[in-house]
Amino acid sequence: MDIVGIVNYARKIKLKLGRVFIMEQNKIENTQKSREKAADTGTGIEKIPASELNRIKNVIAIMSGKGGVGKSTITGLMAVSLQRKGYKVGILDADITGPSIPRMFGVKKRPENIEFGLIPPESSTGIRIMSLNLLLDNEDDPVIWRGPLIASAVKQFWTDVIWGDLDFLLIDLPPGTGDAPLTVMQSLPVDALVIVSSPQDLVMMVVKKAIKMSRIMGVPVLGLVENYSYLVCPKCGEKIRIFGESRGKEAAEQVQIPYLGSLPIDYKLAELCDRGEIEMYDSDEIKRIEDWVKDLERLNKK
Ligand SMILES: Nc1ncnc2c1ncn2[C@@H]1O[C@H](COP(=O)(O)OP(=O)(O)OP(=O)(O)O)[C@@H](O)[C@H]1O
Repeated sequence: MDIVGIVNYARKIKLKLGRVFIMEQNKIENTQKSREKAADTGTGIEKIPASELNRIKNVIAIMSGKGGVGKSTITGLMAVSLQRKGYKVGILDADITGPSIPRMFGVKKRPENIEFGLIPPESSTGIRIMSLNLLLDNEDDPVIWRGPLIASAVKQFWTDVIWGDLDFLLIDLPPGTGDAPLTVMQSLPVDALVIVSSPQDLVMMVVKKAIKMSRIMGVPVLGLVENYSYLVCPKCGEKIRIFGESRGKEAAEQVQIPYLGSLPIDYKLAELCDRGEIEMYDSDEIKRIEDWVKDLERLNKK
């Protein structure tokens, strides 16, 4: 072996030693965090530690009682807002059978498979995204899986994905209180839930179900967001309440959770989502989302 070979070999060993050391450190921290979380929740259910290569400060899951209320859009907007404020953000798309996050961000690249796990692709502004859709040959291939397989995919997105250092990992849950939300709340160290509803929902019943589930699982609720609250008439600026009067604030008060705010129906937002350009969305509404983010920041104690 010549000198270059020796130097390279030494470099490799050093790198490997450094990496092993960091991994060991993270493993201890992640296991500790999982145990503390189990103790905090009082459920005694120990959470699965993240991959040793990950340091994730806050895990926020976004939930809705009913499909189509805009939960994925709200997840996307929250990620955009946090990223704009300088945080490192990732989105775990746990909506296994109806994933829409990659399309909204225009991300098509497959995750890179390396020795230690999967590296998630990044959006144009650097949001790390992991979704089952990115692993399919065609984005319109259906995923026809039963509950246990879905639960196992969600867990692997936590254990086998190299998220690296993140301030916030946002988890887009499928609607309802089925297998995937249960797996996430039971197995992942979720710090808080955001519940999304819309005015036409049977708001109280649906919100109460989601809150009851979170209480049973010992996961705190950050607050309620109402989507599709109104439409601003482009001619006169009047707020038209297409789905009836907003009931989000009242519902949140009744179940004693914070009301984070409302979002209007905005065709520009829908267009950008369809084009994979949600990161270009900029309007008064995004400022309101920054206020919700302030609430999230209260959780960012580390
Ligand atoms: N405030 C809004 N203004 C305009 N369009 C919106 C708004 N919120 C969501 N949409 C659009 O409504 C559709 C459904 O939204 P989204 O996929 O976020 O719902 P979801 O609750 O996550 O659905 P699912 O139940 O399938 O998970 C999308 O096309 C999205 O672009």
